[in-house]
Amino acid sequence: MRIALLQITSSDQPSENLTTVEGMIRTAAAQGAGFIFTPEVTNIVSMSRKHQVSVLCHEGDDPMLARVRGLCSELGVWVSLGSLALKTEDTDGRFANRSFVIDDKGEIAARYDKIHMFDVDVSPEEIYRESDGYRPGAVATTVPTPAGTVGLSICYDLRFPHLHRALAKSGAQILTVPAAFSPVTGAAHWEVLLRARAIETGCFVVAAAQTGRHDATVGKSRQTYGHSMVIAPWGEVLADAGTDCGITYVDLDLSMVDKARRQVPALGHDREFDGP
Ligand SMILES: O=C(O)CNC(=O)[C@H](CS)NC(=O)CCC(=O)C(=O)O
Repeated sequence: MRIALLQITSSDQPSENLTTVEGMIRTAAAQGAGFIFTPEVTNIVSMSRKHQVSVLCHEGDDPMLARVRGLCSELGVWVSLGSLALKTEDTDGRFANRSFVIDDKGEIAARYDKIHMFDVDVSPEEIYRESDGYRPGAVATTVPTPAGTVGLSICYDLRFPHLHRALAKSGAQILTVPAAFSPVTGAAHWEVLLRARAIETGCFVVAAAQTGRHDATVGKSRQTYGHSMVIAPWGEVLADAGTDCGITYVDLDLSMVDKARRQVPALGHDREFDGP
């Protein structure tokens, strides 16, 4: 199955991002992609909670979700919407950072709320408190698709290997890691962590990323690392999108999953132990 990763620089205007993503999905489908992956917070990159409150929607009336569902059925493609920032019914007013897998009939095959929140001081000038704005999820999710069984994670989840191991043990053959990584941690950790998750689990890792400078109409602007990647189950980097916006295509051969796991069957070698 040919997959496509969309690398974009989402702005703080959801309608602009919808136009961009629709055009790229149409192009990817025309180029033969059967499964198209978008980054974390495809609908908005914004550091302003006030602005987010004014432009974001609930899942039931989000224009990007509705439009992408329509495109899936029109074009006969599957889409992993890496995530959308969405309003929830929570009384504390926090958003969900929610990933969707949409099938080729436009139905929602899976949804996943990011579990691990990026509450990190990357440097004194670069401080993130994701859990101030977003409510963490608590349910890991896999879903069968024509490309293979997909296990969902988002961005900072990448740093928690037990999540990906649990997804693989429940049948995942492809791990999705849509991201909006910081440039500093991206340069130091992104590729090695993606490759480690692939090697540990014998899964393909498909990581569509936000890239570049996200100029803000409200509040502070932000930069992301880019380098959307596809990693093979043996750990090779099959594609690295660099830092430009664009579409990256890879043909996935699912037999590589079985081959890697036969060569090193560590995924089946877990043992109970006491301590430390
Ligand atoms: O804030 C939003 O609107 C959406 N969420 C994100 O972009 C999140 C929290 S700031 N980014 C990450 O998790 C980056 C992780 C990372 O860079 C690392 O693990 O090093």
